[in-house]
This record gives sequence, structure tokens and C-alpha cells, in this order.
Amino acid sequence: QSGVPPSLSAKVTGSFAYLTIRDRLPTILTKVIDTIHRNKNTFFEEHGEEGIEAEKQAIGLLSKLRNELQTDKPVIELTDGLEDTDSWNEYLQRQQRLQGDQEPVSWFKSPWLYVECYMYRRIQEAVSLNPPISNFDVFNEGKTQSFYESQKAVMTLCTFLEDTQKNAEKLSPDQLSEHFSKLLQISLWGNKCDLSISAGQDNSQKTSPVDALAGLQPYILVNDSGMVWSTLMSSRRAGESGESGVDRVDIVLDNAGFELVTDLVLADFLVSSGLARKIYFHGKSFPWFVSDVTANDFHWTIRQTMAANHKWMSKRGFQWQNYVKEGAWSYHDHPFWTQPHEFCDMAADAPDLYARLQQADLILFKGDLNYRKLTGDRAWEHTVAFSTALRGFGPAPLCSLRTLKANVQVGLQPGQGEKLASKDPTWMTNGKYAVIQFYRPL
Ligand SMILES: O=P(O)(O)OC[C@H]1O[C@](O)(CO)[C@@H](O)[C@@H]1O
Ligand SMILES: [Mg+2]
Repeated sequence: QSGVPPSLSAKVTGSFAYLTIRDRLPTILTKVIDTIHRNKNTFFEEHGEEGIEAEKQAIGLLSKLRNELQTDKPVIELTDGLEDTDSWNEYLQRQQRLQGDQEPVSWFKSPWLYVECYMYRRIQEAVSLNPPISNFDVFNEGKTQSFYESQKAVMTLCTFLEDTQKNAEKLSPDQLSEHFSKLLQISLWGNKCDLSISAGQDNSQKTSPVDALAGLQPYILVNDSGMVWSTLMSSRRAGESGESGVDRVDIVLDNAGFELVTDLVLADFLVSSGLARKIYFHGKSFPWFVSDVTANDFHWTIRQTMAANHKWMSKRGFQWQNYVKEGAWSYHDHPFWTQPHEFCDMAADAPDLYARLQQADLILFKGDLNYRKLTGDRAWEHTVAFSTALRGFGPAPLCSLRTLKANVQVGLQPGQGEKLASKDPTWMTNGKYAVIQFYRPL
């Protein structure tokens, strides 16, 4: 389509995509193989000889996958017959048609977004083809560890929320918006803690998330939080009863551990301050991109918070459990979130999900992978409008809360990208910079 730039891919030697596929993905695969091997005894205890056999088979499939990746073999069809297997294989054919028959779809020649997502789907296939261990979360250890190692920051955050709520009734609209803006930024910077960029290395939150905000302010390259606030202030509920606030905010989650806690704290504030009646959380159907939230992670994190030996943390945990029980909070997953599609394809390829998102008054998209999918992971000029890069995707007013960890960024001022590049050549991939980027569909 004219005017649409090409997809990012490892075809460009030395690019971040190239280095990711050559170095980081094999490292992540090796860690997955090691994790399965280290759990051999557990599998034996739980499943006997069958467990051992499953471990061996899964490792065999993963070693084969790593070899295919490292030798740039053609991408092959999935064979595990899961709910999304056919649509994955259809997408492979679609990719092949786009690329033409001269060159097979392969790791270093095809869109980075596609092959990186495909790797995580193949990891799931290696486990799901070996039933005794088909529910084993190969990334669970890293996710739980990053939660435990962020305990101090979590306690600080729960105490901060407790303080804001103590005087909630007496807060003026300005004070309310100030608290909202702080919690929005805390959720934004929570996205620094993803485990795929660090290839599984510890990436938990060590410093106080509240005190760090002022120092991080200059690193926010686009800040549309004012538009997010006015969306919360001016929506359909206002018509009904004159009170401000909206009916439903959707949060498309990203990473478990500390980032998830920052999202739950933001959601808690939205409901307890009357800014939103319901929160829909959207997570992943299976372990994805090392640290992304699954249903298990969501409910485990609430239980851990309840069980904490800290007054305000435990109090929040019980509050969150009540929200889930009462239906103010609900967790949803859909196969589309664990597929390689650009979001501009959602209306055609997942119309049910698109229709569900259209019911929201505001959608918050967390993290870098969601940003790559919102913009199609393409080589856009930095000054191209966010609305242009969305290519028609717009089920409801939406906002991306993203720390930059991939070389795609739009909606910047003329010269802003060049200035950053002269100061810091890795500004788009080192996670130091962030955007709060809003779009209201017409
Ligand atoms: O958890 P996030 O913020 O989506 O980040 C995912 C990371 O993985 C990547 O795919 C890189 O491997 C980038 O998108 C990003 O660095
Ligand atoms: Mg992630």
C-alpha cells in the first residue's frame, strides 16, 4: 500500500531486529530448555516416566527450533491443533504471498514482529505437544522472582495509594487529576520491567517508584495525559447523573511482576475515586514474551498481595479480590493477543475482540510490543502522526503507555528524533525513554 513503510526485519544487518534474532532470542530459548531440564525431577514426581519422556521430547523440539532460528531455516507450519493453530498457519501463507515465492518466509528475511511472535508460539507448541507438561509455564520462575524482588517498591506504592484515598472525598478536581497523572506515570515506568529485553536477567523495580517520577519526567517524549484525563472527565456517564467519570476502562496488560502491580494500583484508583465503574483487563492465553501476564499471573499476584506481611499491601490485595468478586474488575484473554497481527488487522481477523473493545470508554495499551502492533512495527518517519501509523485501528479512545525498546516511534516533533539520536544513539531501544500517546477515533 503506497506510503506505508516496510516492516522492521533482520534483513537489515546490525539492526536491533537483527541483533534480537541473532543474539537475544537464542539466549531466551536456551534458558527455556534449561528451565525444563531443571524441572525434570518435578515432572517425574508428578507424572513418573511419562514426565521424563515429555521433558526429553520438549527439549528435543526446542533444540530443533533454536537450530532452525540460528540457521535461518524457513518458518514451518504448527501441528499442535490448538484453537489458534489454523489462523497461525493461514498467517504464514499470507506472509508467503506478501513476500512472493522467490524467497521462503524465514527468521532473518521476514518481518521481525512475525518471527518473534512465532518463536513464542513454537515454544508453546513444544510444551503443548507433550501433555503431561502441557500446562507448564516455562517463564513462571522469572515472573514470580521479579514480583518478590520488587516487594519494597510494591509496599511503597500501596502506601502511596492508601494516602491518596484517605483524603479522597476532600480532593479537588485538580488534586484528583494530579494523583491520576502520577499513577499513570508510575504504570508507564512500570513497563521498564520486562524480562524479554533483558533475556530473563533480573529486571525488577529496586527504587521508590513515586520519588523517581520527577527525575524521569524529561524522558517522556510525548505526554498526552491531559487528553486521557479529559476523556475520563467527559463521557457518557456525565450525561446520566452529572457526576464525572466513565463506565468502562480497558487495560491491555503487558508484563507480570512489578508492572502488573502498577496497573492494578492505577485501576484501583480509577474505581475507588469514581473515575470508572468497571475495568476490563486483557491478558495472554499462554506464557508469552517471557514476562507477559496470563490468567494465572493475574490471580496469583492478587493472592500474593493479600498474603503480604504489610498492612497497606495486604489491604489492597483484599480490595482487589473484592473488585473481581463484585465484577468491577474482570480478566479477559483472546487468541488475537498472542498472534503476530498488526492491530489494523483486528477488525477483519478478530471482529469479536474489536467489538468488545468498542464498548470501552478508554483503552490503555501497556508496553512496547503493543506499541509495535499499534504502529504495525514499520519503519515510519518519527514525525508521522500516531493516527496515521494506526492505519484505521481505533475501536475507542486509546492511549499507549510505552517505554521505548524497539526502533519504531511516531508522533514526534520535527527534529526531536535527530536531537535524541545525537545525544543517545540507542534512544529507541534502551528503555530509558517513554511515551504517553493518545488517539481519539473520529
Ligand atoms: O514487555 P514489552 O514492553 O512489550 O517489551 C517487549 C520487548 O521485547 C521486544 O520484542 C524485543 O525483543 C521488544 O518489543 C521489547 O523490547
Ligand atoms: Mg512484555
